[in-house]
Amino acid sequence: MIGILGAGAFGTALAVTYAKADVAVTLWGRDAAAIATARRMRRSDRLPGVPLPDAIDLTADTGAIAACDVVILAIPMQRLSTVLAQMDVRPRIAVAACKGVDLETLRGPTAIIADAWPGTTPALLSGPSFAADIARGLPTALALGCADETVGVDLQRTLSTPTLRLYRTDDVVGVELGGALKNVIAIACGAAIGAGLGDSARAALMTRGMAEMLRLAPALGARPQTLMGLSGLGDLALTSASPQSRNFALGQALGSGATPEVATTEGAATAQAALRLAKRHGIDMPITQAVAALVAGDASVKDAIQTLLDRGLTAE
Ligand SMILES: NC(=O)C1=CN([C@@H]2O[C@H](COP(=O)(O)OP(=O)(O)OC[C@H]3O[C@@H](n4cnc5c(N)ncnc54)[C@H](O)[C@@H]3O)[C@@H](O)[C@H]2O)C=CC1
Ligand SMILES: O=C(CO)COP(=O)(O)O
Repeated sequence: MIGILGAGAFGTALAVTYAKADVAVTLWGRDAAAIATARRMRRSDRLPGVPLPDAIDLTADTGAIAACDVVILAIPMQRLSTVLAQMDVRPRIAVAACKGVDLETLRGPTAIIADAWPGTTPALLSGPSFAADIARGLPTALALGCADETVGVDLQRTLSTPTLRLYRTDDVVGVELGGALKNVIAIACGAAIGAGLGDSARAALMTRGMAEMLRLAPALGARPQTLMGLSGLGDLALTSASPQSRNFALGQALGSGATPEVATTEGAATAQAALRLAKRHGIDMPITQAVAALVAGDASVKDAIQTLLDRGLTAE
């Protein structure tokens, strides 16, 4: 049985896809009242317009999750360590679906899982996939990172469905950083579009942003080709060009001077975390630096763009 911790947009979407594929799934949310309503109405306000199949066991009881062999963690990255510390469950396998770098420890989700739940095998799911697309049964492909090959092969089979196709890799750090860093670049791309700088500027930010990802991630142990896969380039292509992305939408609001909506925007904290990692490793990440300053309110989009354009000319 698959357990999903976190009944937000992504956790709910995954629960829908597994239920439709006849896989037994338990979806846990911390808000007991919201879960009771969702159970009764077979609807979730986190995923409007998507009926919740009866086969999803909706619960606010952690005991139901304790019975699950595989638990997917679909909660915001900056909450992960707290949630793991609070949860009295120790599944055999925990699969993080969160995209980001923990601001306090500068570590990714699998290291946080390994620390909090030492007997559990950590894995990671990441790639281009809007929750709404997965829930509607549209075709999606994701990277599954797992350092243990035997567990990885088994998980790939368990977590793939007829519409959700998983590609396996043991490069966990690469999958983590691809998913985390693309959100930072998506904010930059959104800001460029919001400020009316045009699609050419956006394409330049995407490409030079990818160059930053390819400098930092290998310094932290990732394989460059992983960054060119679903969790890096694939997800960057999706989120840096779609207002459906909350990170892109945050950038767009900042760029146009609008008030950003309150939403899970992982790239904001990850920009700060990535910048600290870049400094530690002596790596130049000017776009990440601009995004960190922008979200912290330390620079306007105009200043950020000017700083990027004023840099000395360099080789590609
Ligand atoms: N929405 C999407 O299309 C996708 C999201 N993701 C990733 O999945 C993760 C979760 O995102 P969403 O589900 O979209 O966000 P969301 O904002 O829709 O839901 C987050 C959920 O986490 C729960 N949560 C927050 N703090 C908690 C705590 N301390 N204890 C227990 N539960 C807590 C909230 O109650 C909420 O149900 C993020 O890292 C995101 O990057 C990955 C792929 C696609
Ligand atoms: O990661 C995502 C799609 O792959 C979702 O993007 P946002 O978190 O920016 O909405």
